[in-house]
Amino acid sequence: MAGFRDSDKALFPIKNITGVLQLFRHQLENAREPDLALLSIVAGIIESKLTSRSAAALQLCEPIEPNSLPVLEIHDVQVLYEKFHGIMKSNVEPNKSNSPATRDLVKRVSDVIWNSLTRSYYKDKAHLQSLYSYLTGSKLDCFGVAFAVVAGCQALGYNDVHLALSEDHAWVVFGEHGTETAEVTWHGKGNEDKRGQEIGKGVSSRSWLYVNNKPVVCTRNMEVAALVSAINPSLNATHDAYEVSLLQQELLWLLYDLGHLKKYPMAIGNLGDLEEISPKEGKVPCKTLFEEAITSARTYYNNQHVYPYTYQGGYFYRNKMYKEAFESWANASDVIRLYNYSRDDEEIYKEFLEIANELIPHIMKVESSGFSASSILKKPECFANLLRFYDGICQWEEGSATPVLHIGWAKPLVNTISKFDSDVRAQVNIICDKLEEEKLSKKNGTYFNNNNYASLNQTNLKEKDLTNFHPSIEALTAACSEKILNPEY
Ligand SMILES: CC1(C)CN=C(N2CCN(c3ncnc4sc(CCF)cc34)CC2)S1
Repeated sequence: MAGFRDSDKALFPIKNITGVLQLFRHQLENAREPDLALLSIVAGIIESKLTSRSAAALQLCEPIEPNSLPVLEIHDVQVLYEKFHGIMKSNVEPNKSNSPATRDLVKRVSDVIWNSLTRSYYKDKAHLQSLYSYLTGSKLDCFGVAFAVVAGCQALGYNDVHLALSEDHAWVVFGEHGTETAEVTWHGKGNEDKRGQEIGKGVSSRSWLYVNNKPVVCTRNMEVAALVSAINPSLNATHDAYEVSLLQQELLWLLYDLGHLKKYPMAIGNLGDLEEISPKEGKVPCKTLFEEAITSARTYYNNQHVYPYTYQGGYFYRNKMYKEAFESWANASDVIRLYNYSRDDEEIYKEFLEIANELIPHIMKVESSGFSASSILKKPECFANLLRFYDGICQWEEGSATPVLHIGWAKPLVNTISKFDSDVRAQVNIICDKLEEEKLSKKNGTYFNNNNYASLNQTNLKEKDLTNFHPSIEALTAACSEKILNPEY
């Protein structure tokens, strides 16, 4: 059993980030599993004290002494900890026989959390992810509900219930072999929640939302990594509370050094983003972290996750490494092409839309102002990766009930492709080789033959001649060459 032990209590009062690190380290390194309720309450109190309106005002007029935190007294934590255990134990039978959880039990715990939430509130607000928010404000966001259910099950002695994470949703696994799944929270806006049901076997299982059934299935230590990743340092739309950001970075390094981020690509990516802003002495550089996140997704999740490539692409873009950014985004597109687009996939749709219609056009603008020989407009591999990027989005649309592309995509796309001269475009040759069935089979073993689209294998990208491409790309490249041949076109 986890629990608020005397050795934890001895660490209080906590006055600074080092004190918080000691509490987390103590919880993570001791034989028994870390107490999710305790750590979520502590992280939530600190985040609330340092990002509340009063803290914002204070920060702006007299920055608090660096590395200091408002003093965290044990009483503040204990009251909330007992309250959470009280809510759980007065509504649900604790696990006296140490048996695996049942679907009814998981649904029951989800109902206790669900029915105790404020009737209506703005669900996307910041700082609604922790048990502190739940216990003091009766508000939780979508992730927060799932986390609270897992923490509640731990408090009741059901140690088989664990958090399962996709790139935009959370649910739980449970049972003797940890193979049972259950929805415990809502997703998106205006969708009926599916709480209690097992995770999609139907069409939804081919949507990005469920990552082709390759979710991050957390251990207790990885659930701590999830709560640390969910720490939100934002003071307002433009500023972060420096101490909260530093605490999150230090906690992620603690988890990284203990090996608990190995199978958690998004947490490694979050650490990479923080490191890019303020690199920590003696640690691997953020560029390496983004590469490690990709390796983790390729190793443990059959390369079915998109975000590791968009973490890396975003880094290259911010650092004006545009050729590299195109390759990362093309790799992201190679992941999404295997999915069917469904209305639950808005978040990743917005991600690709921003890359295609904001980031790439910005790059083309800044690149076409200069005429240096090193310009990406002279590099065939850049053109090739852009085509691979667009082709992946086209293929994502294929076979999906919901369309992806619309006229808003076409103009930036044609503008981008036509920035490459024909002599550069001519150097990009793509042969449509036999599509490996297991890699590209999109639906129950059938796969599209060469007449529907070309799948580009990154390695042989350069020495192939251009044959048939996804019809819309082919039409667009033809339109571009038409445009270039007849300028008045
Ligand atoms: C490249 C990016 C746009 C930058 N930040 C990104 N994210 C920020 C952090 N995110 C996350 N970070 C750690 N764990 C999780 S679990 C989850 C699904 C809801 F439960 C999201 C998420 C989501 C993705 S993707």
